[in-house]
Amino acid sequence: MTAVAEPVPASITAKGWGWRHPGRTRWAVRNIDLTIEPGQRVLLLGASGAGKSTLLHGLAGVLGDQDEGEQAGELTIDGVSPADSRGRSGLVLQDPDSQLVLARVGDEVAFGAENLAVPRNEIWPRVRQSLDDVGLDVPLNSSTTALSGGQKQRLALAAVLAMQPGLLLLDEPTANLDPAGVLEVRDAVLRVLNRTSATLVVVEHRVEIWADVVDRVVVLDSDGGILADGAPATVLRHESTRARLIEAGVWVPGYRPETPTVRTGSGTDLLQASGLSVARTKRGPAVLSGVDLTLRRQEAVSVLGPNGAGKSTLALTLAGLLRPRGGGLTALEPLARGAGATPYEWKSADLVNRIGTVFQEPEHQFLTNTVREELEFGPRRVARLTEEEVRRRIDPIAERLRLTGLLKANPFTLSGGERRRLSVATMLATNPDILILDEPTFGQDANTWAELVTLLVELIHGGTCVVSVTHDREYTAALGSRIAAVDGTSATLEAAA
Ligand SMILES: Nc1ncnc2c1ncn2[C@@H]1O[C@H](COP(=O)(O)OP(=O)(O)OP(=O)(O)O)[C@@H](O)[C@H]1O
Ligand SMILES: Nc1ncnc2c1ncn2[C@@H]1O[C@H](COP(=O)(O)OP(=O)(O)OP(=O)(O)O)[C@@H](O)[C@H]1O
Repeated sequence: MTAVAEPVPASITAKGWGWRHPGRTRWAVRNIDLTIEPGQRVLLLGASGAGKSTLLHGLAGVLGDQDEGEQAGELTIDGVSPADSRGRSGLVLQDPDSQLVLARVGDEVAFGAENLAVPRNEIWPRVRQSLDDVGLDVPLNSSTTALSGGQKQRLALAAVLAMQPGLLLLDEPTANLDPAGVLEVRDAVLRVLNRTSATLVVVEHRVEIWADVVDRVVVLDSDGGILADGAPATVLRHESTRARLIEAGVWVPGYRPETPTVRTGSGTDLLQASGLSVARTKRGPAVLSGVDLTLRRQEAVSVLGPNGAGKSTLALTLAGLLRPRGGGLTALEPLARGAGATPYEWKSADLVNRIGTVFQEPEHQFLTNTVREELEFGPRRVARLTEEEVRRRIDPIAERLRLTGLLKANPFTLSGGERRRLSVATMLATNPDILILDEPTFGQDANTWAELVTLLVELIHGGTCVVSVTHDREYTAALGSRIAAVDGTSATLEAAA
């Protein structure tokens, strides 16, 4: 069994380090020279696909052997290879779903500490403290699979905090959280760091969350090497570096990318919810009831609200994927087109070009082995297009969402941001009347964010109704969205953002 991990801060050294994933000609990250002192708090930035997660995985010692990829240079933690110092670091993955392994919340948090042979009488107090720190207030015997996305993110963090690692590695730990949750979780991390003095490397696109509480910002260059490195004020506010960071897509505080002005119309009604109640499971409780909402052509609706309030459940019901618990959900004629008035009863072939959905976890949706096939799947299904027509439809979408260089890649090997863009791109390629997106801007850098918003504005102008579950207020405003505010009992419509 591994020895108990003492909460002693770890140091990091990289010398000309790089990693190339199997099956890729391009290095995910390379030419990294970096020394991080024990106890330093570092914010790691860079464009989507620049190699941030790869570096974190390298530090956590989970990249695998040479046959699982190619390494250049050297990477060490306290002078030892990361694989030999695994108990020293704790990694919270970008996608919390892939991190959670046990059925019950309490066991999940205890698991890592148990593996590190923490004495039994210490484990449960640590479990409670960690859950308390991250603000996850559910019974210890709750089912891990019945948590909402944001709740899972808190749980994954609590499980790592309970291990009291000397090096805390966080990959976009607040990306699924509501605004209050973002600060709560950040402060939880800080409390733990203050207690343990652990070293921190955190990856996050939304710079302002961490800029004031880290000692140092390191920006990876997509072409290899480090674009900028220094104190936050120097790196983020200095004119010369600012311009380079903006060009690289970093969300520099105070800078917002430009997107076209949206003209939402008072378009034709497509789908009408009246007194709708929604539930996640057949027998479980209704999550929301009394929802009145009409979706129309040429407009955007954003579903906002705290974690666990029922946003995804409402979205999946509107999408025809969950059976309404009660009340009415009626597809009107311009949408139904002979398929009947009840989306839940439609065949998937009817759904595909009427209501397209992008799930919160895009990988649950991938069906094929390459990015190209994934993009071609919908258009081929909807209409009998020739090879040439399919290509003409998907090539510009791939180009604009920066997927062109990845057309041959396996969807499951993409970076978090790339995966999300692919799942949105597949729906854009099918061009449904209603497009339902769960957290579409999650994990995007400023350039890919702006490209995504621009594409959606064009779709709205073309008549599509875009419904988004989101915590991203700028996105909501950029699409001129009407707001459906969800609070755990019902949804209330507010005026456009
Ligand atoms: N398991 C893998 N196999 C093959 N290629 C991979 C794998 N994981 C990542 N890559 C590729 O390596 C590059 C860097 O990915 P990485 O996840 O490190 O980027 P990132 O900076 O964290 O991006 P994001 O901000 O989008 O999460 C990407 O082009 C990605 O497609
Ligand atoms: N598969 C499931 N089985 C049972 N209950 C679930 C399931 N998924 C979610 N729930 C519960 O349903 C409620 C609503 O969850 P939902 O995912 O709709 O919330 P949300 O507002 O989208 O949250 P988030 O912002 O965290 O993604 C939560 O209380 C959650 O615990």
